[in-house]
Amino acid sequence: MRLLIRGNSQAVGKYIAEYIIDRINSFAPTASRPFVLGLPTGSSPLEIYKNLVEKFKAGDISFENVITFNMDEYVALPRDHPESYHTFMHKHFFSHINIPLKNVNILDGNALDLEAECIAYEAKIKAVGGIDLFLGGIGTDGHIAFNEPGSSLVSRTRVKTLTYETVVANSRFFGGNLEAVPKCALTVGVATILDAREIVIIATGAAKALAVKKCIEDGVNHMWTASCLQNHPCAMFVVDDDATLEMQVKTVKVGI
Ligand SMILES: N[C@@H]1[C@@H](O)[C@H](O)[C@@H](COP(=O)(O)O)O[C@@H]1O
Repeated sequence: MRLLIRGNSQAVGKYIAEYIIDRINSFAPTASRPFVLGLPTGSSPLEIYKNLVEKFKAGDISFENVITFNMDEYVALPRDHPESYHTFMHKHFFSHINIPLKNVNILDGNALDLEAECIAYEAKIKAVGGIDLFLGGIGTDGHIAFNEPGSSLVSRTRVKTLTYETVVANSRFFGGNLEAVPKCALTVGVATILDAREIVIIATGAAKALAVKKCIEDGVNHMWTASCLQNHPCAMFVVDDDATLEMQVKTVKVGI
């Protein structure tokens, strides 16, 4: 697993956006051989989406032959709610680029049969040949997607109850009102993420420092689910200086 450290969140966003563009362009996707990209929501990827949109507008990248799968979605939040992940993705990314809507996949948290929805999502990922690059954020408790502490490391797409810590963290998007935050979500599993050919995780800010330390310096652990990346052949954390605050200086500092 690689660890890349940049000075601040803007530099992290720029680096990852350029990395994704490079990956897509060198893959040279076509309609019959699309590039499959896994995507997160949250505040961490905002800078990346901003950079990707700018690069699209500058003509540096096309998303015409890119298929996306989002990591997660709240259960029972109306699709057009301002805080649904459907709304987030269209507002910050999809409505500004040339991705065909048929290529966009986001779990339906209002499906009548949630379990069937999750099974179908896994099948759809498999049908397009798997995910080439899964981009993810990380929770303050080390969760990846909505794989909360204690999630099985072989988990697949499923319904997940959110922990109190996640509900509190996400209440900032709901006017600080804990009651308004959905308590359940649909999420890809840890194993779904590990199936991707490549994984890139963003972690910025001091609030993520403990999670970064636990997931990189400690062992693989179901209580810090992003630690699963240690078992992946092509995984990378891209973090800013603040996110390294809990790490061992003597191993983080690069030799002269
Ligand atoms: N399900 C999402 C995760 O995918 C995301 O990584 C995490 C961190 O979000 P942020 O980037 O806003 O800190 O929040 C939510 O729980």
